[in-house]
Amino acid sequence: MMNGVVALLRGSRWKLAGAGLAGALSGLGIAALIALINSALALPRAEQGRLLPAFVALCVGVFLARTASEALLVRLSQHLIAGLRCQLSRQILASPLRQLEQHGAHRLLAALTDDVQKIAALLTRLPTFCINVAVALGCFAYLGWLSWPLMLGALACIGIGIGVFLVAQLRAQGALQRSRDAGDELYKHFITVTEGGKELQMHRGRRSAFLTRWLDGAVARLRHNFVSGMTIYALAESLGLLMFFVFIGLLLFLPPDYTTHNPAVLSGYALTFLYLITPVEVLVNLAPDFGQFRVALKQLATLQLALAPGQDHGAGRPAWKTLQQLELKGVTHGYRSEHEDGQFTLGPIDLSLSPGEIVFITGGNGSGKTTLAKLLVGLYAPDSGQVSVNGEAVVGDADREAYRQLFSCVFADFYLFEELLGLDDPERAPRAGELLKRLKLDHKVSLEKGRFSTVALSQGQRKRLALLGAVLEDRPVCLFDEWAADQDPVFKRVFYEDILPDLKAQGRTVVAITHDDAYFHLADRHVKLESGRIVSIRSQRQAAACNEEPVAAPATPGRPSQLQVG
Ligand SMILES: Nc1ncnc2c1ncn2[C@@H]1O[C@H](COP(=O)(O)OP(=O)(O)OP(=O)(O)O)[C@@H](O)[C@H]1O
Repeated sequence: MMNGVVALLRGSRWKLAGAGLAGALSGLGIAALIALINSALALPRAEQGRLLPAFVALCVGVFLARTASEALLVRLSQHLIAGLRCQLSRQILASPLRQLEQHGAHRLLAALTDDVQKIAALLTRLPTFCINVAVALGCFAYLGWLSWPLMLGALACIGIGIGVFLVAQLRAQGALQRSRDAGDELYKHFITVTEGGKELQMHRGRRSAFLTRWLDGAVARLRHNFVSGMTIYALAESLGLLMFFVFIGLLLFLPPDYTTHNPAVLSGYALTFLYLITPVEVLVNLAPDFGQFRVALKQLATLQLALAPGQDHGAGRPAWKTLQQLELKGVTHGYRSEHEDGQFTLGPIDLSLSPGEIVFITGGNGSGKTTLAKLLVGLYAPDSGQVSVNGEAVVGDADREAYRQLFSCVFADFYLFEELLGLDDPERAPRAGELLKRLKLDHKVSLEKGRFSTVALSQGQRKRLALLGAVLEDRPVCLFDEWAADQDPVFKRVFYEDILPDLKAQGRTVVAITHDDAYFHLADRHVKLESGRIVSIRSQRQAAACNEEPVAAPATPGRPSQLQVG
């Protein structure tokens, strides 16, 4: 992610250089103004007037440089924030699904909101940072010009302040990290509040236990660690600033032999140091923001997101235009877990699909149907074995991205878009209207410029809209995961006896995960899974020949079960 921030900064290097130059000019201008004021104070009243033109020129110069620098830097920082938000969303979508599932929605949400905000908070303060650094540098240049031995003393005092600050920062950083970890947990509970609302409202005891044990606990941990971190920062900031007054005190109260006999130098130092307190305070106040920025960057790095398209400099593989054959050979996929009962391995699976066939996948709960579906459509990468299309192996993420374009899917936990996103070419509109009629939704929903008039429908109706999108995609393979589970008996029949044969007649391959045994006879092949392995295959031809018994697959452990196109 740091690379992403650097790349975004690199893209705006001219704006950054311009803003930095303007900021430096304004800082130097302010230091020059202080020097001029100090010189004017040392002059007799009658002679002060000759410094007026320089004073006015410096005031105008500082005004112009400061405004230009602020304006450029605000533009730059907003550009960075927008870039970061877009880039992170793209990176999440480019990352393997399994990795995202492992992180969990709460961590991704925390990254997109909290972490981007923390990074943005520091970036938006870039203008303040640059201007105040320039002012401080300008002031130190003037102090060095007044007396360099005194400036070394000043730097020593400030160095002690910075040292104390850095030591304290290490402890503060640890507390901020713990607070951020509690933030992840809190987001998980927020998701429970929104998604488990019904269950929590229905049971007072559950709600109370959830609120007091889970939510309040995470909130308290976050608050406690954040307050600890910020208190350490506050202490360190105050100590750092104290060193300024220690130096002014030494300057004022040490005998002149140890400081200076020159009153102009003394007043110049006192004046500059008093002026310096504000920019230094501003810089020191940025430290907590910087601490949170580092924690946020670290947090984003732990997500190990893929590079967004365009960032990876790799040429994406073009999508396959047609499908002659799709083949899985000895493919496995395992879910690993620290707990024994969390382990599950699908496969090895051998399976080939041809155009224009209907394949049903059946099996008990947890037998691996959805896992097989995700492997088949390229959402999961195989741990071993090979997937190939038309004899060409699908290797690596770029291939898999092209491979996924072969499939239209409606998953059991589908997401319904309010718009036919990516399907908005005009020739699809009349077909979409016909499909709405066929899916018996035309009295409820209309389509205006590719947008559904409503998606506030029953679950079964929402699934029909998802099906409409999948059919319109016109891709070679359609995968439906328990699509008919929410449909009434009449529409179940429409789905199995009307829609699926229609897709087959168009030459599309249909893979349907189903428990509807009344319709099993409509499949060209019926694949049965048990504990992650294919235990039987039945093609229509074989079923007709044997009439009853399924054909047992050679599913001995360690040897893949075979499934040929029937
Ligand atoms: N996200 C996950 N993380 C870890 N393990 C998982 C995950 N999803 C599934 N599993 C494991 O994989 C096994 C198979 O799950 P899968 O969802 O493929 O089954 P299924 O046959 O589709 O079940 P159902 O009929 O209930 O939908 C489960 O028993 C579980 O142990």
